[in-house]
Amino acid sequence: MIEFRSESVHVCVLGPSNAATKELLTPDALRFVGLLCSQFEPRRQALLAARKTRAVEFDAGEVPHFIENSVAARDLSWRCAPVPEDVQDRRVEITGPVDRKMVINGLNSGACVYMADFEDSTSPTWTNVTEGQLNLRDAVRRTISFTNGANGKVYTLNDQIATLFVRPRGWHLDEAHVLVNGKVASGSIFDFALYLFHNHVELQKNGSRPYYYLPKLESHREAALWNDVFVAAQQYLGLAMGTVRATILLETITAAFEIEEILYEIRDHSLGLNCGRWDYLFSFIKKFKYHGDKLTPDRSHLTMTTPLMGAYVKRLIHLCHKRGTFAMGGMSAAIPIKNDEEANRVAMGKVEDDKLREVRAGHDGTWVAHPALVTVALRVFNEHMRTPNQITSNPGTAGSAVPESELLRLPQIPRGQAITSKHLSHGIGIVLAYTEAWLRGIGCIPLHNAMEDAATAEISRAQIWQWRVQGTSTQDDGQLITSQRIADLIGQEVARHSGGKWNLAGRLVEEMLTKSELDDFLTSVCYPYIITAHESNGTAARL
Ligand SMILES: CC(=O)SCCNC(=O)CCNC(=O)[C@H](O)C(C)(C)COP(=O)(O)OP(=O)(O)OC[C@H]1O[C@@H](n2cnc3c(N)ncnc32)[C@H](O)[C@@H]1OP(=O)(O)O
Ligand SMILES: O=CC(=O)O
Ligand SMILES: [Mg+2]
Repeated sequence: MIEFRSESVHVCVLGPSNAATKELLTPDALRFVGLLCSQFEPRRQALLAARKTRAVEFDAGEVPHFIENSVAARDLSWRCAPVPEDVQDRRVEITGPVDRKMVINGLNSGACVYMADFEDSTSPTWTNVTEGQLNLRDAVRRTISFTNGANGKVYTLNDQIATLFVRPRGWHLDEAHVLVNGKVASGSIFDFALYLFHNHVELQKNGSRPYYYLPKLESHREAALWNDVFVAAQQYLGLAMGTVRATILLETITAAFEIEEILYEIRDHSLGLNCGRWDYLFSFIKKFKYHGDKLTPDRSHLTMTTPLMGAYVKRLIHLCHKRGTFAMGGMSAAIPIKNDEEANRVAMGKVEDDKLREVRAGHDGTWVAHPALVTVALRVFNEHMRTPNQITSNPGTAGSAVPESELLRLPQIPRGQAITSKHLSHGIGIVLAYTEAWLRGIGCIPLHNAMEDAATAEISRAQIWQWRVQGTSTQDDGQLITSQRIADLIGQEVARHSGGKWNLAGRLVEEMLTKSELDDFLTSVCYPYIITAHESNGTAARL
């Protein structure tokens, strides 16, 4: 077992050792991770508890409100930190899990940025998170290579590559394979600190910086926590203040009511905000799960042209540009459809429409999930954004007066089409397939010609739960959505598969969809099943 002990901190690595842990979990690196974890753990826990308190208020019928008279909104003089030269132009960003081939393909994809993701698209097995860090270390040094054992194809980096951003796990996720002073470490700090520790010198030598994306924040206090982690980390490593930069994913409904306050807290390290549309929808359903007037139609109706999503986009663009920083667009979940040219043409056309809407609204760049979409998105942004970004050229005035009510307004769907038996079985199929893959260590899957990850699958999970608890019937056949009906559909789907983790996934999904409480996160429920421990004889075992 790897261990680091000093007077102030004791770090104990329970995860099995592998090539990555041997290289990266050095005493100095563990000391850094341990000090940050121990310093900020009480605040992390307090903020997670605050989420729960707030959830009780929402459960009782409350809705969020803009913060009255905050310094952040009152003071018109402040701006976010100036944009560094190497990230002035972020018009197309590709995202993906941290495995070796993906990292190389993402960096070579022709996009401006590759966001290496420890969150929505990674199942945080010990192997994934530690090898992911090794892959990033090698990518930063440009020594990364990969040979595909199946076909012998060799992967190396092109001369021209995307700028690397890293998305650590959200505040709610633990790293159970590491104990700091006897307590489980924060997954966020583990991912953030290891990447920073091993790469800040090399990144700066190459004219870049440690760039991050920060997921799933629910309030400006959570942004302040990240800011303070950055300050402490920079002080410890002797880095100038503001060396670390981060784009926050604005992907919870509560955060949308605190946009300026969030930017203000992190202004010296800010690289703007991104519309994390999928988690945003998940958060909307979760926070208002008991509100009768916010029963959500199937997720296929919750598009970017709905009132709530349009209002969110407009408000975000206006406030980011007002404060001199990026307003990034979001992910269209479509991926190329192989072997059906016509269907692929239609799907790519939808992606193009989505990107066109984004650039016209004033976004400074956008996300794609697959290398084949880079050229589609680039074409749209190149044609409609002739400057590196629109921060100063487009004030997004349409978003200056978005009322609270608009952020909460669901679309009106014609009776009979909002929630159908097809939607129900399709949604169950998504949650099951995603959970099954996640339990096998795969955090993002292609399904029905779209990518499904922890954010998209959560929309289905939360809304099926909501439909059941609010006593909804499917509108095509008038049948009530009951626990028994859900269990039957799960049973039928599981029976169609053998092997893998289908039985376990079936059990966990049934529990999640039929219990009285809505679990906060699918990934937290499933995490205990992917934890491995180091036995004294050196082999890995489930904890
Ligand atoms: C809501 C959110 O949080 S969005 C952000 C999180 N989600 C993501 O990042 C999604 C990332 N996308 C993916 O993981 C993948 O595209 C999937 C799982 C959806 C589909 O993957 P695959 O089935 O492997 O796609 P496909 O077979 O078409 O891939 C073709 C090639 O592109 C590569 N590729 C596919 N997606 C990516 C990506 N996002 N980044 C880098 N390379 C990629 C594949 O590795 C493959 O490479 P190869 O030809 O050298 O073998
Ligand atoms: O992380 C992105 C999202 O849409 O969720
Ligand atoms: Mg997300």
